[in-house]
Amino acid sequence: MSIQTDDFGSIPAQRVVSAAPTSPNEEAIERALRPKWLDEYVGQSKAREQLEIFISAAKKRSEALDHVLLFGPPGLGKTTLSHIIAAELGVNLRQTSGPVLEKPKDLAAILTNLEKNDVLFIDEIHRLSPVVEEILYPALEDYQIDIMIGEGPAARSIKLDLQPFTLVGATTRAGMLTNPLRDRFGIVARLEFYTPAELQRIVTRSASLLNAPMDPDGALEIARRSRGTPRIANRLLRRVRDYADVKGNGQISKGIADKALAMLDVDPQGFDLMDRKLLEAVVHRFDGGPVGLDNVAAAIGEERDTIEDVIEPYLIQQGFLQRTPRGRIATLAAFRHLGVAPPKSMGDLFE
Ligand SMILES: Nc1ncnc2c1ncn2[C@@H]1O[C@H](COP(=O)(O)OP(=O)(O)OP(=O)(O)O)[C@@H](O)[C@H]1O
Ligand SMILES: [Mg+2]
Repeated sequence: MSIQTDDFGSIPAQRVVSAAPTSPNEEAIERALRPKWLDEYVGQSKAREQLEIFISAAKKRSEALDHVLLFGPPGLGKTTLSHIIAAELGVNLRQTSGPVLEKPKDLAAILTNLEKNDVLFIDEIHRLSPVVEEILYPALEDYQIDIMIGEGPAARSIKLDLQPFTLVGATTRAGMLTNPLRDRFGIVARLEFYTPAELQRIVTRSASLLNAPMDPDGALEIARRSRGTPRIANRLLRRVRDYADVKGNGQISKGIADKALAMLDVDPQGFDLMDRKLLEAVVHRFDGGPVGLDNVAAAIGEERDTIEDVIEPYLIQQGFLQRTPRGRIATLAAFRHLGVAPPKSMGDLFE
């Protein structure tokens, strides 16, 4: 058989609309679909516009671009954008991540190897250890680091000059950054969920790179059900393509997309089993809330972090859930979506 099934076999165990890459195979495909230049990068017009101007200015003056902080939920294009920034600047990209940099010397080694105006990309920058963060401050401000030479009484600290460079930091949680670190970023871009029309463009581009014939309506159907997230859109595209190859003639039409997505348990709103499980828990077990995060986590058997970073942002953005100081509250839309009569008080409130 020549049909490409990716990680098709693991569907029941794995969240189809999980925003994180689900396998090394998927990461390779993602790299292939990743736009390389700013003008191929769909959506995020605010971030793109800012970067366009600041990148041209930096290039014109042959200076390093100001440090950039990218934040937003997983799969919206932070890593992609960091690669694009380096490509547009015409410099090297060095890539690492907060948890990988255990010791100050790990970061010092990377920093001292940077060439003029290079981009250093630190993913999950909110997970930098405090001692590592400490040596980053003077590096960001004055392109200098203090390192300790020798041990015991003979130990002394020396200053090393670095080449000017740009730090691009990415995080799903801007709120977890320390203030001194956040203050050192000159450019802060918040990535937003994509509209169906934007995702339709992304899926259409990906389909043509994958040589998968697709109708515009088929693309829109996949786009509408991708939780506003390009990574999910590209994944659903591959699954729908498999379905079209096996059950149809390969053409991705709206009808085929519909059927494939229903089979994958992605509902017309783009919610998957986890989303529905969360909404159902809040609605049925906690009468619509308010309910604390820990109780929700226990009820659906998910990590707090996953709920906060991955599941909730889209439900909140779509107006199905609210985060309040007293806890999570399901909105009228959530009750309607689940076909449950809202409590009377809520009806009064909303209608
Ligand atoms: N603006 C965009 N236009 C086209 N494709 C995009 C865009 N943003 C992201 N993608 C696609 O989505 C995939 C996931 O994006 P990326 O890996 O950059 O997300 P991320 O924000 O870094 O996620 P994480 O938080 O998990 O690290 C990319 O491989 C790329 O194909
Ligand atoms: Mg990333």
